[in-house]
Amino acid sequence: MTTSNIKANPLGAALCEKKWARWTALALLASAMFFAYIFVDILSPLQELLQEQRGWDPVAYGHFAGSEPFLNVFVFFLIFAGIILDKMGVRFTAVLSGAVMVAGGSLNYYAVTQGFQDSAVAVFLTENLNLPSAWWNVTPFYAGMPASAKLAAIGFMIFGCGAEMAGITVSRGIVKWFKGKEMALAMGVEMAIARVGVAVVVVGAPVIASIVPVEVSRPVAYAVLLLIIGLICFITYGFMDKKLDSQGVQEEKDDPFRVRDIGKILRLPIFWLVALLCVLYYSAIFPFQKYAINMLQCNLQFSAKDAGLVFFIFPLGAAAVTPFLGHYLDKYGKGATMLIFGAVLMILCHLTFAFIVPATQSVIVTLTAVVVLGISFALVPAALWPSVPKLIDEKLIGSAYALIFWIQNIGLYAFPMIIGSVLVASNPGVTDPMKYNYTVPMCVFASCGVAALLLGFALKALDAKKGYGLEKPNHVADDAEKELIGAAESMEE
Ligand SMILES: C[C@H](NC(=O)[C@@H](N)CCCCN)C(=O)O
Repeated sequence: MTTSNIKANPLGAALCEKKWARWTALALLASAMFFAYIFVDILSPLQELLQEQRGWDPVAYGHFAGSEPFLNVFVFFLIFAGIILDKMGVRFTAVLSGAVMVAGGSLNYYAVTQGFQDSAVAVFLTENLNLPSAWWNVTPFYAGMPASAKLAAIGFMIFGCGAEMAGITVSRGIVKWFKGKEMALAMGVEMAIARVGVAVVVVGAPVIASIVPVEVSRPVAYAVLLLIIGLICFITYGFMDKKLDSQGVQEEKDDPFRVRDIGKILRLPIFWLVALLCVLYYSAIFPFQKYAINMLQCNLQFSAKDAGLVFFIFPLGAAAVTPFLGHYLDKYGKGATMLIFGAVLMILCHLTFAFIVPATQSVIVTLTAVVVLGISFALVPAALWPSVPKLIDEKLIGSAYALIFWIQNIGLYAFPMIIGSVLVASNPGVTDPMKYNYTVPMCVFASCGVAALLLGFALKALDAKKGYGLEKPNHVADDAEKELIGAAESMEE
């Protein structure tokens, strides 16, 4: 994500001035992200089937689920992705990220097929990558991990590089086409479409897997197909982007990512408040998504299909509300308050899943908590991402986003594994995937919410002291910017 400006087109109305053209560009970019988010969670509703057909216990599943950010975090791929984006621009990076997602996704698919189970690669992986469960072993691999989970993790970490690269590229693409127009709305719509991807998965994956003969790899095959369509969307977008460049509307490339920028940003207390709030909040959302279906199955004794139907409302609710909250933030502000409110709602929901749902087994209570969690997941992202430019010097904003994403990825990496291990430790002797008690893992998620809430209060206090304008509407900044542009233009005249 950047705030790069667009140079004016001296040759008349550029493509981005035409509403249909910029919304078509958004549709192409958002479609590719939609397919990426589908792939991210394609195996989440199939935990039970993975255990039955491929022998993945919660620890294996947790290590697989946590592998996606591994290269981004430990090989600093996200930082490299930022540099590639800065140097090569949106068009190239979009196609590259699409291709990386297809490559990683295909490997992940092969790993969960029946064909892989009987292959020489499976024998090789069973004998290798058996790393001890020691503190220094930060990889997703451990002794006794099923070979299919090891290869799936390798594929998923390659996919993760493409997905995060696509994330920052799409944001920059939106800036390129929408700066000075409906940019906040466009970002809200893009995020909303991504959430619909998750909704499609939780309902669609169990249905596709359960077509006779029941097969866990089938939904993954469909998801890879969608990734290929996503790559085609990125390539098609490339033609529009090239046309825009040829009209003289080129991205003003950000200052490239510089190591000394890291020092400047890391010295800012406000950066740490935002980054830690982000990692804590998202660690209790994305990793939760990976366990939510199984948690609902265990608590309500539902099939994966029925649990998917209940959980479906979570991303769908978030999708419905996010653009409106983005618009609200633009118009009325209250960014810090929205973050606090979002954290409170998340704590309440996770505590409900921890204690009230298992005790009552009430579908109504569960549905209510799922809806409220969806509202929380609209409040925090809608307030968080547009607030960053208010806190960080504009010249450092690209680097700041890359660093926030990187810190966030540490949590997204660690939490699925932590939760998998906590689940096993709090359910000694349980091997039936329908019999897990999720109270302790849900309390872990709730405590992330409590920490995020405290950071939200600290952020609001620091904002009041230093006047970053977190509670102010975005259009105030836009108007000020317009005034500055107007003044600069009259000076030029
Ligand atoms: C915009 C934001 N996206 C992210 O935070 C990504 N870094 C995480 C994507 C997780 C799946 N790989 C969001 O979706 O709110």
